[in-house]
Amino acid sequence: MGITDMQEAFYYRECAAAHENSPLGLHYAMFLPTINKQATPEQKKKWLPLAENYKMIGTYAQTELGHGTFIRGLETTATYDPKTKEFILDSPTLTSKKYWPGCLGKTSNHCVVMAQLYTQGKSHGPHMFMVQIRSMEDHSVLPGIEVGVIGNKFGYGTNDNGFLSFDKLRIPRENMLMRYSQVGRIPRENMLMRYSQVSRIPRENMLMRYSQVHEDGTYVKPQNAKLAYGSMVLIRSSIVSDAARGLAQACVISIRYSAVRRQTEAYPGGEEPQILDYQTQQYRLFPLLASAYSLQLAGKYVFNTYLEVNDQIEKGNLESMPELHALSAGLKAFSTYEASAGIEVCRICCGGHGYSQASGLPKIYVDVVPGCTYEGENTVMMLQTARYLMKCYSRAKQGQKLPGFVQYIGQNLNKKSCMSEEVALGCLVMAYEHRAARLVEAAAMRMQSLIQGGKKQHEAWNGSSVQLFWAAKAHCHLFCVKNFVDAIQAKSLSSKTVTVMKSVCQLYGVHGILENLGEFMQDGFFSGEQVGYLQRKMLALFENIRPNAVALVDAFDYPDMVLGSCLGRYDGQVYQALYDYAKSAPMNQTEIHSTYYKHLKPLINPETTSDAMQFAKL
Ligand SMILES: CCCCCCCCCC/C=C\CCCCCC(=O)SCCNC(=O)CCNC(=O)[C@H](O)C(C)(C)COP(=O)(O)OP(=O)(O)OC[C@H]1O[C@@H](n2cnc3c(N)ncnc32)[C@H](O)[C@@H]1OP(=O)(O)O
Ligand SMILES: Cc1cc2nc3c(=O)[nH]c(=O)nc-3n(C[C@H](O)[C@H](O)[C@H](O)COP(=O)(O)OP(=O)(O)OC[C@H]3O[C@@H](n4cnc5c(N)ncnc54)[C@H](O)[C@@H]3O)c2cc1C
Repeated sequence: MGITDMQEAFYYRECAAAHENSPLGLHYAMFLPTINKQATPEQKKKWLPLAENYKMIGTYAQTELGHGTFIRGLETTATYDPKTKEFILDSPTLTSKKYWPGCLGKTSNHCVVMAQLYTQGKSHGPHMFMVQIRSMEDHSVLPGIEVGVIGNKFGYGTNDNGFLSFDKLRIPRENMLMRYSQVGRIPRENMLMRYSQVSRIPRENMLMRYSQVHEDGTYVKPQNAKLAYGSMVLIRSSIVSDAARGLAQACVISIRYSAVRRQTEAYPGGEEPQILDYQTQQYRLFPLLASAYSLQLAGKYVFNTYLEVNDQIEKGNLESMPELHALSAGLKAFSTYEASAGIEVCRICCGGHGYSQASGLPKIYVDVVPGCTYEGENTVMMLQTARYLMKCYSRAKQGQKLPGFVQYIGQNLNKKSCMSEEVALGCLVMAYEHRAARLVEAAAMRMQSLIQGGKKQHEAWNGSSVQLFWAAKAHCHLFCVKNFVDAIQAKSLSSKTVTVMKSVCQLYGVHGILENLGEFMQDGFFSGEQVGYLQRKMLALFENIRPNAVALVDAFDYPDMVLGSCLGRYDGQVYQALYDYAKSAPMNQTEIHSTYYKHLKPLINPETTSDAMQFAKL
């Protein structure tokens, strides 16, 4: 295709086969990026041409039967043998078998494997290794390897998610993925000096950047062990836009359909209105439309932040790693929760036809919803963000200045909302900042009181984790609202566009408060009167958005081919499309289905069962 930007390439492929989940998905999404980000220049020179030309087809094999979340608990081992200068990969237990990696069962002939590194009798934690699992000549499985598919799943039918285990498989030392550090592009000899405190070994064997294993098995620890988690941060930063895309497409389908569908006479003898004119339909769909816009903006922000921080990491500056991890982990969880729930509401808003594959909605749902699990289970990711917020809170209490998006933490909470009938965007942001700051403080206070009451750190953490989850969720929600408001206020949009988009942004903020009212009212921040302003504003915004609703989904510009929906067609010819879809169903290619003779006929006409038996023998 010649497209170099990996997100663009992903969306180009998505246009060709929307939500089909390609059997090469992991090759593009994780195998290639892992080589690019975690391999040495020599390893890249050796592997990238093969991988980019589909000689090597790979996946990212980390999760095991017994562990997915707890990476440090993974059981696959990679033990260094200094005599042969090889790593011995082994799956010592049933639960150590790799399980779930996409494109693993039948497609890939290589994978990058996360395994516990052992050298000189010591464990050094999870590291990445390049492993060939099938012959590049005839695709046969190589000795010492067991690999296969894990069977049917909730969705992802076109992806051969698989299992994989090793029986003391030997791989060359050069197959441990470690990229040279590029601290300011120091000259090679200095680079060696920077890390090699034991002996100088030929650069091509030098395993640098994050860590290295010398020929004699000496291990040099990395600048930060979490650098090995880099590929996950990349995908988390990308999933936000992917979740936004799924929700936006579901909004296109359900709102276009709601403009075509007419149902129930509005008054005796009156005509049946478009269902989009029902306030309840607007109440369910318009906030999701607003959320789709908000998540698209958030996705752009977090991916650009990933690119910036990753550029710094490449230069050896790891300062912003914790903030990127907290942002990408939290937004990945927040966006996939919102999008999955929203796509399901869009489906339900389409009535019976929403339940048909012809609507395109089930396919979008089963493609987006696993995003709540893969690349870091959502609750675990929210708690990682909460961990960062707790650190920020204690820094704020020590009077330290906080970076970027967490400056609201530790603010004075003895204030009331400025909300008026107008519902200014600034008052909305202030409300979300207050809610998040209050929940962060409440979680910190809870932790503190448990520790003061004698609980150990990990007991206090677990005993506060619900409040920690609430705080992280409120932090992500604030991010999305403020990012949306900043975009509206910064954008040099035409006045008409600003007016329309301001209503969409206001609805996103107002609806979010009304759906989480307890968290906003618990400390009296809002008065009952102010809640009334918000409720009236929400209903007024529905009326305001209604005339532009179809234009707002058209603006996402998804072609019919990508939507794959009889309900969301640009031309609105829904019923003809549904009828044509039904007529084309395989079961309609014969008037009487073959199962009639074997199963129905003996019931309906038992006297002619012999005919059925004859047919059954066919
Ligand atoms: C083509 C690309 C673009 C196109 C768009 C693509 C869209 C996507 C479409 C779908 C694509 C692919 C299909 C699906 C692919 C799915 C693939 C997978 O699922 S791969 C497997 C994913 N697995 C996970 O994510 C595991 C989750 N678990 C973890 O990350 C870790 O176990 C943990 C973070 C939960 C805990 O790690 P641990 O080592 O135990 O750390 P501690 O808790 O002890 O300490 C935390 C400490 O470390 C810092 N930390 C943790 N992780 C990171 C990180 N990644 N980066 C930086 N820092 C990190 C954390 O901040 C803490 O720091 P402290 O200072 O100590 O607080
Ligand atoms: C469609 C799909 C594709 C995938 N593709 C890949 C792939 O290509 N490569 C790969 O390596 N993996 C892949 N995975 C696996 C995926 O990364 C894991 O399923 C995911 O990391 C979650 O781990 P787990 O399944 O062990 O769940 P668990 O960690 O067992 O989670 C189960 C429950 O326990 C809770 N829990 C776990 N730990 C904690 C904690 N510390 N605190 C609070 N609650 C906790 C979770 O919140 C969750 O509710 C894929 C999974 C799916 C569904």
